[in-house]
Amino acid sequence: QVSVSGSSFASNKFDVIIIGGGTAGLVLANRLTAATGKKQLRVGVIDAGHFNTSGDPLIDIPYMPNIFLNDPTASAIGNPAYDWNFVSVPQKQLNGQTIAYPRGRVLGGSSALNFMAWHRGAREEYDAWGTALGNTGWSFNSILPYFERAENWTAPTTKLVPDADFGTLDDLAAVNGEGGPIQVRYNTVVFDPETKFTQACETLGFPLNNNPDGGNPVYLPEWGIDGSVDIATGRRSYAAPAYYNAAVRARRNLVVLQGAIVNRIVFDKSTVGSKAGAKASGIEYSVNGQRFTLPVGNAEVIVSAGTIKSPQILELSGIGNATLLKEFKIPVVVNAPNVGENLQDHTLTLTDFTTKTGVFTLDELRNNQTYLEEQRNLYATTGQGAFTWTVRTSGPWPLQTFIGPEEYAQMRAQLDQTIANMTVTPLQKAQYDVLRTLADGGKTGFVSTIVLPRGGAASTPADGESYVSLGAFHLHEFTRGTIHINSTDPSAAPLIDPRFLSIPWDLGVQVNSGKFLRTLAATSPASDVIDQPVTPPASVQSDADWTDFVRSTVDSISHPIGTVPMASQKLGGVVSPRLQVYGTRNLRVVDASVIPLTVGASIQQTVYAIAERAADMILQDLN
Ligand SMILES: Cc1cc2nc3c(=O)[nH]c(=O)nc-3n(C[C@H](O)[C@H](O)[C@H](O)COP(=O)(O)OP(=O)(O)OC[C@H]3O[C@@H](n4cnc5c(N)ncnc54)[C@H](O)[C@@H]3O)c2cc1C
Repeated sequence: QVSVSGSSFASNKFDVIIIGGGTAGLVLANRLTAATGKKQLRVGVIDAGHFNTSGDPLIDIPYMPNIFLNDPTASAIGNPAYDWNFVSVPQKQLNGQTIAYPRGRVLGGSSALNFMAWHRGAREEYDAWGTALGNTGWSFNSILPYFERAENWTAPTTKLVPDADFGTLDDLAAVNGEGGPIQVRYNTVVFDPETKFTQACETLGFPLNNNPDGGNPVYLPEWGIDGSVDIATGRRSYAAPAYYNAAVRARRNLVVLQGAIVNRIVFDKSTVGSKAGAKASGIEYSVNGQRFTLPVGNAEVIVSAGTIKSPQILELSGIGNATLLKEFKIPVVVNAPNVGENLQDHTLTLTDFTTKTGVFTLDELRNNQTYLEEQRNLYATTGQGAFTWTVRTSGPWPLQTFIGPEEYAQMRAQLDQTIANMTVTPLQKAQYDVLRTLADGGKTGFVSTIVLPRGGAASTPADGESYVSLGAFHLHEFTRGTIHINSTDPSAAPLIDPRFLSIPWDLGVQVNSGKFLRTLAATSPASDVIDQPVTPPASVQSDADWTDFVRSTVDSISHPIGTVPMASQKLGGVVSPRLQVYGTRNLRVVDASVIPLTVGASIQQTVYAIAERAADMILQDLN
């Protein structure tokens, strides 16, 4: 059932109520309504956004819909009809700049807005969730079947490196899935800089990785990374059309309410503090300013509103730090001090270089009308070509590959001292022990590089010029940020304070990785295509220059996680390994906010896998 009103939705009796029909929320909606257990579950989903079932060019066209549509303003990101448009509080350690946090406000959530990079972290990163953070049963091996369940993987048909051996695809194929809802493929267009930078990795003495999806993603992958794009249509593949397709929309046991904001979860007062846990008894939501309450009855409630909104909904409902809740006169249901704490992200430094004359890049779409028309026509008729491009040349590097032993030792000593002088929570302590061990081991990626065969990432591209933009994202920051309510008004954005680079180690990693981008660009054969650095200019050389540049330009790559951490209660976890909110009896959180310690990869694949696994757990528990 698709079209329901706020009042008719409130008259339903559900077995499961999902708050947020985003990336994770729609996976749950699909799997829970498909399953035939003892009884068929009735599921209700509430989302603030909408879904155009016949498609939407702003979401569907993978690369630069504005150029394709010849409309400079055509973008889902930054557009309030698609994007919550969150912004951080001013960051004093970053010269007062704010950080933009786009988040999908449509069915499919942020999977409708993201850059479609599709990859996984390292085995040891997922294993740490179980071994160090008290999440029994969570490991790379236990999540691997769920990575596979979410995807329908198409093997690469183009080589990034001309002498790549196609025989090695067997290993990669063995850990990728067939028949899942998300269509995943590799670009069919290859630009020269993508090949040259991949080869530069070999020149530096590091092997190309022929199976980054098997638990060891370090260095650049031979085939590049894949992207969540449907190879048959050339359209983005994301949670809404994939998990909420026509067949799912026709299910009578699934009701989705669109355009509704959940204000809070109401609890049965008599159950608060009880041994069995507090019982969610109602969901209060608004549609066009009109309030409704959906009685929960015996249903299970699942919050899937994402890293920014899930902690806000919990706090408004009385689950959070009791001191903060009392400040806002919110009755305390569960004192959970880590709600809204533990914010982690991947920080990003971007640089631009001009290319040598004759190097062919995506900038041709701006500079060459004939190429643009040809590609527009190709995409419109076949769903192929430059408008399907997604990031392909990307991979994580251990710190020791670009920080010398002496500097590394100094940075580590300073890090130990910083931590010794901080008040760290038990959760942080456990995380910091993991991160220091992984960093010192020298086998886990701590910085990912990305190669964009086009300009405009760090500066405004000049007409007629062609560029390569290189980015470095810091995968394992020690800094922890926060997201908390600043008002009891559910429509007010929470205060987002990522505190990027507050810990000197994080600044050091980001500075060194920026410098490493220059090294990569100067390494043969990448140096064959690169002309001059533009941003930062060649005059930026010293550590002090780089520090200034990094501080004034550092950004988020939009991978915030961790604000409702899954961890043991002893460590201060908010949800259990079965994703149940401690101290409650019928409430779970399933989305990126539960990831307790981030992984060294873009995170959508991990979010899909967590939700796939959560669906299995919920079915086991309810049947
Ligand atoms: C610009 C951008 C680029 C990214 N690029 C990549 C990439 O290339 N590769 C990658 O792996 N990851 C990428 N990511 C990250 C990835 O997309 C997200 O981590 C993931 O989609 C988060 O899923 P989620 O289920 O936690 O939240 P979301 O998908 O954001 O879902 C939350 C849902 O809850 C709804 N909601 C929230 N609050 C309420 C409320 N009060 N009432 C009703 N509904 C509510 C929202 O409307 C939304 O639909 C990117 C993200 C962004 C924003």
